[in-house]
Amino acid sequence: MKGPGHRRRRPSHQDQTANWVKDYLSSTSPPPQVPALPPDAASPSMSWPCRAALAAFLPRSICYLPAIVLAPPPKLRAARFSALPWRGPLVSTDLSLETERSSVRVTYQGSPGTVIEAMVLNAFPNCIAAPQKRSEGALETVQSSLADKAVLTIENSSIGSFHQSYDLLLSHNLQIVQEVHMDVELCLLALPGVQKDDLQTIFSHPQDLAQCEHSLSNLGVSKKNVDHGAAGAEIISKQNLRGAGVIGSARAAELYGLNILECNFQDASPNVTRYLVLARTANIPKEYEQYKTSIVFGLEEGPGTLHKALVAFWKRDLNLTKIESRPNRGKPMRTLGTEKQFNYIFYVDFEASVAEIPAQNALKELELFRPERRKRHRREKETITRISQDERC
Ligand SMILES: O=C(O)C(=O)C[C@]1(C(=O)O)C=C[C@@H](O)C=C1
Repeated sequence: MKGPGHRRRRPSHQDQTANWVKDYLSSTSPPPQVPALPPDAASPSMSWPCRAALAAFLPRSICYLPAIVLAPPPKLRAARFSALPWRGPLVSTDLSLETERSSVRVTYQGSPGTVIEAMVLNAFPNCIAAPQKRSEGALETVQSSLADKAVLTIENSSIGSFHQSYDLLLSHNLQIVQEVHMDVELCLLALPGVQKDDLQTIFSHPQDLAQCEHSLSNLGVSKKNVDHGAAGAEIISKQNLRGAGVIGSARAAELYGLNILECNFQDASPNVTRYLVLARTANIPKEYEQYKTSIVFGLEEGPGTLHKALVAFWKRDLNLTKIESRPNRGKPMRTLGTEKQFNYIFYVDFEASVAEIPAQNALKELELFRPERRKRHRREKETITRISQDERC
């Protein structure tokens, strides 16, 4: 999804000026002119029409900017956007992101022995881990200031997007501040003495089961969804289920007294899961670092509207890394003539900070920066809430 002449780092106006100073000092010739600012390469203005808070940038992580409730412009209906600095994906052996106070409280859907717990403890080695039964609970805990960060599982290299997490991103007023990639090794676990041939049912998180689809069909077993692998391990252990196995981490086997029947049981390797870290506030990354930005918008009906939206990035050489479409839950259907059609919102990630003028201009082209429209959007949301409450009465 790279535009023409894709660049990883474009020299900023400051860089150009620095070069000019260097050239001037090392030569006897008259100074050249400071390069003029092209419209899409100007120094960033920090007068943001958004609720962004400046904070320390965490190196070697991927950080999103504050999620902002945005406007529904005439052609492009925006919900909110966020941005993240991109320093390359992290792997499980390279996860130390902890640069804040050591008692940072990190919450996630999980329990001891889950894969996500391993990711959290690697990424935030000194954190207070606060597992929750559901991701919604984790987000609410951060929203209400009972925790500092929530972790959401967003995508896996084998099975794709975690749609529920995409939907959750819009349900809370939190900012995506980091992204972590972890190569996940899933194991087949069972009670001591149980062989593969004894297994009739396998418990796990639906996404873990999906990552082992092929291996499981070879075993000829039925699948049972539970909250996560560790929950399955606990059930098997407590209920002494000798006909059941679980897909989970080696740590879950250790915690619940199970044997590892097979390591690397997932169908594909590497099997990388992408996690997002959310907080109440986030940084505006500096310009021209390798950041990522995520936006989400809806489109009016018409030929080529998605194309036009994406061209705004292509024109500015902003590399798109991900597009995801989800049902527009506020208005899942729309009428076109006499026909009812599905109505979508689009999540787009691109490699740039919103502190960069090209990114700002691309977003302006999408008509995202209009405070009066933001207000209108909020009112619309309130109306929808009221209607559904009335309907329940
Ligand atoms: O089953 C577990 O242990 C989990 O933590 C579930 C979990 C996750 O990280 O959310 C684990 C890895 C998969 O890629 C998807 C789901």
